[in-house]
Amino acid sequence: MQLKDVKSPKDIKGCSITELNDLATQIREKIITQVATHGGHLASSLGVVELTLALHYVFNAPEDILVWDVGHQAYVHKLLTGRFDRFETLRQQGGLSGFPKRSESPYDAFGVGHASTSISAALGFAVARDKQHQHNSVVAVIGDGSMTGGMAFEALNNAGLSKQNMTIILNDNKMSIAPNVGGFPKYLNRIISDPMYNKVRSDIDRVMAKIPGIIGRHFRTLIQSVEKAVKNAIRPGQFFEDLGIRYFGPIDGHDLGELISILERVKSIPGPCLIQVMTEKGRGMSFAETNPSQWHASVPFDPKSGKPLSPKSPTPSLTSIFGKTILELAKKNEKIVGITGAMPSGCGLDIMQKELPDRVIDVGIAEEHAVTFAAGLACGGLVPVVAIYSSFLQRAYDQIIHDVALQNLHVVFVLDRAGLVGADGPTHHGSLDLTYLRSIPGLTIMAPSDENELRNMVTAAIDMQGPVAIRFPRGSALASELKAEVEPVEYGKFQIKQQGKDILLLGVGFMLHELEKTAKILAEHGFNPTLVDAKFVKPLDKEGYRNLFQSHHTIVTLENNSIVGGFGSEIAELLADMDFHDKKLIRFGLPDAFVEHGKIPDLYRMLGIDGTSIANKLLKDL
Ligand SMILES: Cc1ncc(C[n+]2csc(CCOP(=O)(O)OP(=O)(O)O)c2C)c(N)n1
Ligand SMILES: CC(=O)[C@@H](O)[C@H](O)COP(=O)(O)O
Ligand SMILES: [Mg+2]
Repeated sequence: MQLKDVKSPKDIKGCSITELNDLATQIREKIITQVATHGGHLASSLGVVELTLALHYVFNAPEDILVWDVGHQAYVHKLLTGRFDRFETLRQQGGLSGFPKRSESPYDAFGVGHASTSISAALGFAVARDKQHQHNSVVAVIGDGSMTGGMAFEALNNAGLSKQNMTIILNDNKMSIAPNVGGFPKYLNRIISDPMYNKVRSDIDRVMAKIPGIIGRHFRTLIQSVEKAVKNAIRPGQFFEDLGIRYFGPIDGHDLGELISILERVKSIPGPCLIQVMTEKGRGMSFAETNPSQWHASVPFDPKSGKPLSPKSPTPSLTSIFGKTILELAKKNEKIVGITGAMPSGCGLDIMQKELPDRVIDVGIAEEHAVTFAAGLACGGLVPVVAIYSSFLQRAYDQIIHDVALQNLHVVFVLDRAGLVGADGPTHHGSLDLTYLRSIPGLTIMAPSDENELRNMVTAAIDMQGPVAIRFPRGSALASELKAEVEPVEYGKFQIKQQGKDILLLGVGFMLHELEKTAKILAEHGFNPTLVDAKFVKPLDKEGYRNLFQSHHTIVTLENNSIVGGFGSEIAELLADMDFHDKKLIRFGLPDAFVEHGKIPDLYRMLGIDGTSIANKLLKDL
């Protein structure tokens, strides 16, 4: 069977194991070619090819519900559910999403992008099914990394008690993006590698085989119950069993025969069941098998050599500027501790981790815990620096408020990927952090407009008091070299970049550079704009802003954050509070809508927030 002829999962139902294995090869080739051409997540999908085939072979989606955790491993699922023809549009503007998405396909039962949600959502599906007397199956597929998230445990706790029929596939490849961390992954590993377990079980089988057939019925029943009790006592997955979830496994996740047979068996077992499926991240591509972390996601590459197709950016990433800065600071101040939620390289703390391994703590995919843990560290006298992507920090909102800000603890939050992130799309755009942080009393919020400011702000934040957040976008530095010296940051102060008198252009963070273009175009049309780098979103230098408002008739704000409740709103509040009712305020930012995936400059143009579009709008309006 040809992969291109698979229009729906029904088309694979009659396949033999040999044909399914042949499809597995075609799927791997298709995914590798796609990611080599356009970039995307790679190693996780390569690891679940057989598992996904087996799931679609045994279950009848979309009536049966498949819920993927994170969804970065769902490329195989997309290929088998009628999206082969559009697969080449993956992660490009207007094309398929890189994650399951309800609006994209009826086979995408639940939208994802963030980790550890699948068991909760699947349990919801199961309860809704039972309340409506339906009989479909519900399956959650969760990785070992995502199982380190608190929500997954909350859901297991609930599922074990509620006794709903559902299957949880624990896709265990011993990897998060980096190697998985913590006691629970160790426990899972013990299940599969404990020689004691395997030895005792085979010893029992050997002894049982030797018992002569002529012994009495009662004696045989007695021996059999002792055998059961002993086997149960050393049963793997006892943790799940104790919660009320039947455990099966470990299963070889690349053996289609074994996978299909266990799924068929478990499908008819009542109550919640969990199958631990062992897979290899990156399976079928040698580079990815050897280095699954590096190939978790990839830029376009040459499939033969594994080398990136386009040259590396000539300037360092902002992430690495943060990473190097915090390493230098940590060397001088032994109280500094870095905290990451399973993303040491994504957030730049890997740089510090290499030199000061004891000073960086990877807590797993556990952003809520990361923040409260940092609060504890701060109470204990350390200076925690919590580096988390803007969109992942959303789930730790109450922890920031209740555990950190309310107690005025000195925790430094470093929010990478603030603003639009590009191909990952709406689940990952950091479009709300100014909105959700700005209302928290006592929190300082800074946004650097270049890499030097980023270094200055991280340095200054260590010596500030109370909670501090620094947000910056996904991207590279403007220049290849940093300035020689770190410069002080004047607390709460903006910086005038260009003094004018009619139009006041207020830019937050790297968006300042779009306003630079706007200022140039406006000047060409006879205006005399003032350009300001806001630097601080909280607190604001109110008197400084009053002076600026007084000398300009039009005020323009630009931010890489939702227009709702962000910096522009803050300026509107200030104008109202100061009774500047005669000023024209025009706010630019992300719309009050979820922005789809695409290249960042294209998205800016589409949203009218690039420098030229802003200038054109202003020229029309003024
Ligand atoms: C809340 C949240 N934090 C962090 C991430 C970033 N992230 C995406 S995939 C991943 C690793 C997931 O590991 P696992 O579930 O084992 O899947 P695998 O990649 O091994 O297939 C991480 C940390 C995320 N998507 N959501
Ligand atoms: C699936 C996921 O959440 C991560 O892999 C994320 O896509 C990483 O994004 P960056 O490429 O911006 O690090
Ligand atoms: Mg994993």
